Amino acid sequence: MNSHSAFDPENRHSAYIQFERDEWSDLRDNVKLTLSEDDIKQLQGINESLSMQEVIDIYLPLSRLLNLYVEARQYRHTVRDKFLNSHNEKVPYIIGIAGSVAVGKSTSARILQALLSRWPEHPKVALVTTDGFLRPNKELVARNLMHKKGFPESFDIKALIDFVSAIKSGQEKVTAPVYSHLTYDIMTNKSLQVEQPDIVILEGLNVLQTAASTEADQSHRTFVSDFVDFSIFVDAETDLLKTWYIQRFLKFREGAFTDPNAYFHSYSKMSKREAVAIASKIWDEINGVNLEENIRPTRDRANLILKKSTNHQVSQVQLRK
Ligand SMILES: Nc1ncnc2c1ncn2[C@@H]1O[C@H](COP(=O)(O)OP(=O)(O)O)[C@@H](O)[C@H]1O
Ligand SMILES: CC(C)(COP(=O)(O)O)[C@@H](O)C(=O)NCCC(=O)O
Repeated sequence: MNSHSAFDPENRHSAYIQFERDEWSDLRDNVKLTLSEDDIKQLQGINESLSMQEVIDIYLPLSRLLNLYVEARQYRHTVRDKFLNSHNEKVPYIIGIAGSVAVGKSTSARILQALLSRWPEHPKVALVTTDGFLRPNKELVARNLMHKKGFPESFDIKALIDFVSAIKSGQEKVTAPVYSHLTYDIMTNKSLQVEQPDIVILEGLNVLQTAASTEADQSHRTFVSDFVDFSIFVDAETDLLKTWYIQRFLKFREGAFTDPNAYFHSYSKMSKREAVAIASKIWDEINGVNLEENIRPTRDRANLILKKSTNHQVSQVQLRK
């Protein structure tokens, strides 16, 4: 069996084992991992620009690793129950996905949801995004925080922690609010029910954050990540992130923003140049600042880091030792 170069003495001070893209993708050869026609159809439905080679090289090995972690946790619980001579209800395994706005958290989360559901041991995989715990616009306006959407103080972090702790205490049905990118606000007529799935993928900017978001929160010392079993940080160079943000904005401008109910409907009537200038300004003043101040500093708390390069291709994977 090959030992990985990351175990070389010169890498011993790093908290992570580092894999270049081809080293990581070689890991899928350890077990036969393939995609069926149906899988491919489902994955292409997630995102038309998603390359199947990317799924095969990066996300299939990752789903195998996660499957092993979930199995190990299930086994640990069996051991605990044997020791306590008790039987406890199953508790979902929580996978957290953090990273900048527009890095591809929600796309990665949906790919992993599709791939993990294929493993025979845990077919039910729920997906939750922490956007749902943003304070409604009315409240953000009252607190003068509309220009700080996505910053720690724009979230109702206590409600988010209550939500994840309810899942982890085995509660049968847990409800989360839902955010709409179309109305740019929390939906008043929709919520998400989580009913004891085997795995919950929790995706959001703030999954690994530990700072108290308001003064009132200073006293609580519980973090979302305390309830997360395995965390992933998706990273890329800032220039690329800005480009991906602008590209997504332009895609929205041609699609969702054309809906008269869209918060940014007026942007659909602007020239492409004007739209690029606005997206660039929103990035520079809000999302870029949030990345540097609040999101990237949480990267090194993750169990696994996916480093993306051009075209959303993962160039490097780091796995905590
Ligand atoms: N693996 C990928 N391949 C191609 N495009 C991607 C990939 N991941 C994300 N994207 C694109 O990048 C943009 C941001 O992705 P998204 O998942 O919405 O990010 P986030 O949830 O982090 O804000 C979207 O336009 C999406 O289509
Ligand atoms: C709602 C968000 C904070 C969530 O981020 P995402 O799910 O896109 O990663 C973000 O999309 C956002 O609206 N940021 C505020 C500035 C803006 O882009 O309009």
